[in-house]
Amino acid sequence: MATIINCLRVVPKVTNTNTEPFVSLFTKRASRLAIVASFSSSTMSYEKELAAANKAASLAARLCQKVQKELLQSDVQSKSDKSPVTVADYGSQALVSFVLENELSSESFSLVAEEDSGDLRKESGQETLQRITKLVNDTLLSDGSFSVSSLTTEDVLRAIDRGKSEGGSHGRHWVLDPIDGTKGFLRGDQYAIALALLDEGKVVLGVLACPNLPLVSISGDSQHSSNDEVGCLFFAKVGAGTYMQSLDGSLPKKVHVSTTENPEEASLFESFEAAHSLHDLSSSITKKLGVKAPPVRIDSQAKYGALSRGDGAIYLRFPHKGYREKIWDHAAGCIVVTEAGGVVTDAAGNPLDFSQGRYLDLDTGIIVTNQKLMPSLLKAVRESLDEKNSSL
Ligand SMILES: Nc1ncnc2c1ncn2[C@@H]1O[C@H](COP(=O)(O)O)[C@@H](OP(=O)(O)O)[C@H]1O
Ligand SMILES: [Mg+2]
Ligand SMILES: [Mg+2]
Ligand SMILES: [Mg+2]
Repeated sequence: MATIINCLRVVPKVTNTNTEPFVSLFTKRASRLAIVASFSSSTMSYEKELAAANKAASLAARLCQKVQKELLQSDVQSKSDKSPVTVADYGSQALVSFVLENELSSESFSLVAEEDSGDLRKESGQETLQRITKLVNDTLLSDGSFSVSSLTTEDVLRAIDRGKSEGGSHGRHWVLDPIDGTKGFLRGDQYAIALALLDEGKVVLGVLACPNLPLVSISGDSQHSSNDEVGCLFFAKVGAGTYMQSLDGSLPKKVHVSTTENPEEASLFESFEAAHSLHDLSSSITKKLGVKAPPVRIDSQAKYGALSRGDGAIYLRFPHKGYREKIWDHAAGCIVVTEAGGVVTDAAGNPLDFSQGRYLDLDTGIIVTNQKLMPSLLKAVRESLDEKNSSL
């Protein structure tokens, strides 16, 4: 902002005594500066929020990496919907909630997050709660920038339960998936810490920490080995593009989705878990489109991250009938891809609406690709869905 104010003080040097060109020159210059100022103010806002989000997600990634390396059987529980949750899911949520509130100290802090402390408040959850509290404190201590000496178990429960907000279309709401792809995390595969900020119902920033994602491309035809360096941090801010850096803190690099318009060159990302997405349906869609490569199946929003840097060109997600998508499974990924030049819609081609509370209200599935492939992809989706429905 300081540079802009200084610029506005510069008076144009005009030697001509005729005032008209002076006025028009000045007006032109002033309006140009006004455009710069308004662009800069829209892209410069959320700067502090983005820095806090990057710090929170990176610290949470550190906690998750530690747990994944030495996972104990007692670290894993089953939730009431039978899905898995681990000490790392809870620890990551407590840590992100604590760091955001600590860094931003605004009076209205709202967080929509996946986990809650219900099971940890039971007698049977006490040992797990102690372990989570130690993990959170050890991670905060390893960072060294927090003045608190240590969090109590009660502080940890409170931080987790900050995530109970219902979100909505007014004001600001943070959206967190503390570990997206818990099943991948348990297998030792891909997972992500996904954090986004909604402002008046729109996603304005998003961060994806992907501790196991190689820094180099994971596209089907690229050479990679188990020695590849892993750990990526993607971040995007509305109007400012998407960047990737290593979780160890390399310089951020701007990334862009694949620009291919040839489906034969495009490859597909989809869920590793067949229970999360209909693999047969995406295979029928990509066949219609003319995609040659076999699908790349990986867990979590690491798919959005990989797509944002052009590793593949398409992500399809068609859950089984009756499943309702949650906003934390897509908010961060969605802005990471759109700011990198991609498009994210439902099966009817509508943009995703994050303003309706904790769930996404959408038509059938989620489709992600670049601007050029979207029309033919949507056509293939429509045809395949019609065929599927008429065979029922
Ligand atoms: N039956 C189902 N259909 C679609 N998605 C499901 C599902 N059951 C769970 N999920 C969601 O799929 C997410 C993982 O996505 P992916 O398959 O791309 O790795 C899970 O996130 P969590 O691991 O955070 O619970 C969960 O929210
Ligand atoms: Mg889960
Ligand atoms: Mg998830
Ligand atoms: Mg999760």
